[in-house]
Amino acid sequence: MSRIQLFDTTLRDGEQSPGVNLNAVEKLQIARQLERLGMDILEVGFPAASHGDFLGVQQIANTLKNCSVTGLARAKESDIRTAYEALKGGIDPRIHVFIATSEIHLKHKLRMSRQEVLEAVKYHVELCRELFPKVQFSAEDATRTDYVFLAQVAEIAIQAGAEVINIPDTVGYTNPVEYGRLFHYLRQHVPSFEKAIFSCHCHDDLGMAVANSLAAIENGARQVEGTMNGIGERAGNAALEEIAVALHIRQDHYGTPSRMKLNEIAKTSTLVSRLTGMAVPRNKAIVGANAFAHESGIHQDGVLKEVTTYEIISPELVGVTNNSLVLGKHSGRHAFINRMELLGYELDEQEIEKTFKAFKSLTDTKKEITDADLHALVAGGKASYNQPFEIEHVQVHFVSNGTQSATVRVKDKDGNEVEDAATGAGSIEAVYNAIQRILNMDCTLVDYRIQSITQGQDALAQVHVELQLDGCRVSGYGVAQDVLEASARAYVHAAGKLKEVFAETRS
Ligand SMILES: CC(=O)SCCNC(=O)CCNC(=O)[C@H](O)C(C)(C)COP(=O)(O)OP(=O)(O)OC[C@H]1O[C@@H](n2cnc3c(N)ncnc32)[C@H](O)[C@@H]1OP(=O)(O)O
Ligand SMILES: CC(C)C(=O)C(=O)O
Ligand SMILES: [Mg+2]
Repeated sequence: MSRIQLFDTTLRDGEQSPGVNLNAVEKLQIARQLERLGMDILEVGFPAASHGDFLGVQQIANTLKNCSVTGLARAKESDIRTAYEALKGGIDPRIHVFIATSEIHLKHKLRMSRQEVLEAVKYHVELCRELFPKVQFSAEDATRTDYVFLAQVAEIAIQAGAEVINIPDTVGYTNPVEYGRLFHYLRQHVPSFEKAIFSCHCHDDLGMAVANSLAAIENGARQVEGTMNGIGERAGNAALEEIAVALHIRQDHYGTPSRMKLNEIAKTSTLVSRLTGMAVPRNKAIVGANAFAHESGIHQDGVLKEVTTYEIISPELVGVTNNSLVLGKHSGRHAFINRMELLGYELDEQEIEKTFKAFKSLTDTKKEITDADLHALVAGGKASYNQPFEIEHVQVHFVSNGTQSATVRVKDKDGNEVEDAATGAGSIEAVYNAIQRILNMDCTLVDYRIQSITQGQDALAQVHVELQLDGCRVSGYGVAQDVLEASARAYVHAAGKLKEVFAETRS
């Protein structure tokens, strides 16, 4: 049986999650890891959406060498030409062009007749084919589309040169039996079905995205689309790591392997969660903190006697290591580098130095450093490389039921330090007011999220903020053992990005 193609849209549909806003450096960092994970195709943005998205897509397309990079475009000439400019430098450029096909979308959104949609599909897919060696066409809202019309659209798109036909469940409306039947129907009613790869793309509004995707695979889909950790518009997309592990564990049933390097999953999941600020629920399949934890006595007894009694997936399979070498205060560089290598990181000298320093300072206050802490240090460290500003010092004076005050010292890239103090209704507000005074920026805090990385009193805190200034919205990320310090780091990270955006606009 042929291998299923993995189409990852973490950096396009995933980035459409409310509150997620990645800059070009973060997108490239995630894209590189997704490539390492073994994705076949990465959809990394919508080049016509903004200049920033265009540059992000272009940079990734020009950098990655082991997977195909694609970008989304409407059935609109200018979107397609813009996507071409962004993607043309890639090793295997492809375009993903779409138009809605359901009556609801035709009548209320596009205000087009079926005939007009058919003509638009033919015209735009042919245009795409002139520019790109590979064309993917999507019939948006396919699962609420009349089957006969959908088959007609798919046939026209294939005749016009599309190699991949995607049948998205855009609003997460379908169920496994129905979605499976839809693929079965298309197989019988699209004359050129075998000439194309049919793809599934599911959303999780009714909690069935992964089940629906697997049903499509059982009924002829040869490409599956989704995101890491299932992030995405509204309730999210199908979680690709869940699908890949299901295909592996239940090979007996599906018989369709994927190229995903399963032992890279934990690291990828952590990176995506840290940089997007989308926390992974503890009970989430495969990548949740509790996915391999056994709490009850009967289960623990069973696992101690024979692990397969209650464990169908071994943690090692998905890159959750179970190391006997404990890292702590007395560990040296060798043990640290060894663990980093075991976790699959390829860090350069500068990264090792910086992460090792952060690790050592963490050991002053935290007894045992877990793999989750190390993932966070690397993600946090990478977020801070080449950052225009860094927090040097934070001091807070707390008064119960009173005004709080904070003194903060910030260092810029050239080593210049500036210190200032401010007050606020709460400690974090006081810290943020002090940073605003130092950077002379009057930005608005539009989102603040805090999460503990591991359990226990000495767990690392990770803070994710979003700042807005003159219509520009950016996110920032900070990790520290202390909540106030993590909050300050996240704020200067975001504020630094804003400074860069405005410096670029002025130049
Ligand atoms: C299911 C999905 O995930 S689809 C992808 C969703 N992602 C995004 O929308 C993120 C990027 N989007 C954007 O930045 C903006 O929406 C842009 C740049 C694409 C367009 O912005 P604007 O020109 O201001 O249009 P706006 O977003 O308000 O409306 C969309 C327009 O595109 C039309 N449209 C929507 N889908 C398509 C399509 N596939 N093909 C052709 N036209 C389309 C709509 O009918 C509407 O047209 P109208 O202005 O004639 O009424
Ligand atoms: C653009 C398409 C493929 C999409 O994301 C959807 O329909 O959900
Ligand atoms: Mg989608």
